Formats: sequence, structure tokens, C-alpha cells
Amino acid sequence: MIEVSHVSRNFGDFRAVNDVSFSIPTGQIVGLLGPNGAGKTTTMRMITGFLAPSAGSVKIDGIDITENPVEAKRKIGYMPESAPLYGEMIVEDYLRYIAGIYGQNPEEKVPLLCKECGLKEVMSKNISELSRGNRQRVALAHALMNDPEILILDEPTSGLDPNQVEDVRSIIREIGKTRTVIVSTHILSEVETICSRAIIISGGKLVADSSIEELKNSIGTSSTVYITVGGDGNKACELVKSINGVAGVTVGPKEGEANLSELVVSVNGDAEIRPVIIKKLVEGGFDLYEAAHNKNTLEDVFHTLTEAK
Ligand SMILES: Nc1ncnc2c1ncn2[C@@H]1O[C@H](COP(=O)(O)OP(=O)(O)OP(=O)(O)O)[C@@H](O)[C@H]1O
Repeated sequence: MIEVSHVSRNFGDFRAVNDVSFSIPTGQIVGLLGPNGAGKTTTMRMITGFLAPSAGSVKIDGIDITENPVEAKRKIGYMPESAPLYGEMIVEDYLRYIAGIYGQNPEEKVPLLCKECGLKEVMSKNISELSRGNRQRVALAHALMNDPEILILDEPTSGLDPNQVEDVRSIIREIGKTRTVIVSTHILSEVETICSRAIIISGGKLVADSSIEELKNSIGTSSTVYITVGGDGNKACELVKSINGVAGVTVGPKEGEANLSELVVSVNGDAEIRPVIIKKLVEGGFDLYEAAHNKNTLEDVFHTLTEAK
């Protein structure tokens, strides 16, 4: 359990993080999102105890990280974006060495992490020879060495090829079943695939904190249907407005098609009402030229919430 309570951080006169609060229970994978410079890394560094808050508190399982840093940090594993690894060491030796530092039994711990992080093929290789994906796995094994209840991952898949991305994501999903995981990322599809919840920070402030589904619905409608019709656009608009589940319709000339109109139909909830719209228009005597559908994505939400700042 992580409790971030009214946390701020100043650098000189500049406030990088401004009165941010959230709490995360065990067994949840949460995406920390925000544009460049939003304050994500600063927030994560305060949660891990690397940076003291200027105001507010961070508690890990009820332990205040400023008052009791050693005890609180014991519960946290942190994987920075570019994890510093000893390139000249063999993977197995490196993990045994880290086990020693954390007071763990390497005979037990290293084989477990080898399995959990999919390192079997590379255990006897030099770290400097590894692909970026495999280096990330070693860094993940390092972060998991003290069996942390909380795992904090900064851009875990940055710079990986699509296969490596999928591998690392599935390891994270597995790890997240029994731990609290915070993933900072620029990749919104990553949040949709591995996180159940997203926290969005913009300009140092928390602008959203909810499940991915709630976020997608938070910008009003859940999808938009674009329809190109011939005939009287305004009449077509009135007809579509009367359909159950339609939140709103706007009409305008279709770009590059002087005689046609485009209806932009906002649809509420998850109902599939495209066939109803099409049927109604055809029955109403309108010629239908095109119909396209766009489900609101996390990207739409992200832009709406962060561009206003
Ligand atoms: N040590 C520091 N001294 C002065 N300013 C800092 C320091 N660390 C961060 N900042 C500033 O605080 C703001 C937030 O930075 P932070 O690194 O937390 O953002 P971020 O959301 O992680 O961005 P990115 O996605 O680009 O990594 C930025 O304007 C940054 O320049």
C-alpha cells in the first residue's frame, strides 16, 4: 500500500510537484502518465525516498519514508529508465552479488528470479553483450531481489523492439498479481495493456486518477460516428438526434464534396448504434456515402486533460 498525501517538491523557486495525493493498494498495476516535465520522475523519486518532499508525506505500508527511510525502502524495488548494471559481470555472478548486498541467499533467490524474469538463456553471458530487452530483465531481477511489495518502473519498455516489449509487459503483468506496481510511461497503449488504473500528472498537478474505462468515459461520450450523407444535412441531423443513445450531433459540409454533408455523432456508453443510425437514414430517404467509427482512446483523454493545463 502506497499513500502519497499532499506532496509537493520545489527546486529553488520552481514547484515541480504541486499538492499531489493518491493511494494504491496491493495487487494493482498503476500507470503514471504525463507530458515531458510533468513531474512523474520527481514523484517517483519521492515515493522511493531518493528525494525528500518539500511538503506532504509518503507512506509505504503505513511507514513514513522520510521518518523511517530504511524500513520503508526495504519494501520498494525501483527500476530506473537506464538501470546502471555492471557491464563486465556475468549475469549470474551479478545477481549473486546483488543477492549478497540485500542479505538474500543466492542459492535460493537467483534461480527464482532467473525463472520469474525469463533469464535462463543469458545467465552465463556478460551483461555488456546483452540486448536492451535482456538488460531490462536483469534490471527487473535486480529490482525484485529484496522481494519488494512495491515495484516502481520508470519507462520499462523504452528502447525495446516490439517482441521484447511484449515479453517485458507480460513479466510485469505477472509480477503485478501479487505486488503494487507503478509504471511511468509515455506509451499510452502500454497503460491500456498492463494497467488497471492511470494517474495523470500535468504541470506538477494531479489531473486524473481512475480506472482506464472511467477515464475513457470521462471526456463525455465513449465513441464518435462520422457519417457522410447526401440531401438536406440539417434534416438528417434532426433525424439522428432522435435516436436513443445519441448524445449529440453536429452537421457541416463534407470537405472536398460540395453536395454532401458530414454528421458527427457522439455516442453515449458502449451501445452499438451504428446499424440503427444507418437504417434510420436510409429509411428517411437519405443517400449514405460513408460511415466511420472512432472509439475514444486513452490518447484522446490524455490530450484533453493535459492540453488544458
Ligand atoms: N534536480 C532538479 N533541479 C531543478 N529542476 C528539476 C530537477 N529535477 C526536475 N526538475 C524540473 O522539474 C520538472 C519535472 O521534472 P520531472 O523529471 O519530474 O518530469 P517528468 O514528468 O518525469 O518528465 P519526462 O517525461 O520528460 O522525464 C521539470 O521542469 C524539470 O526540469
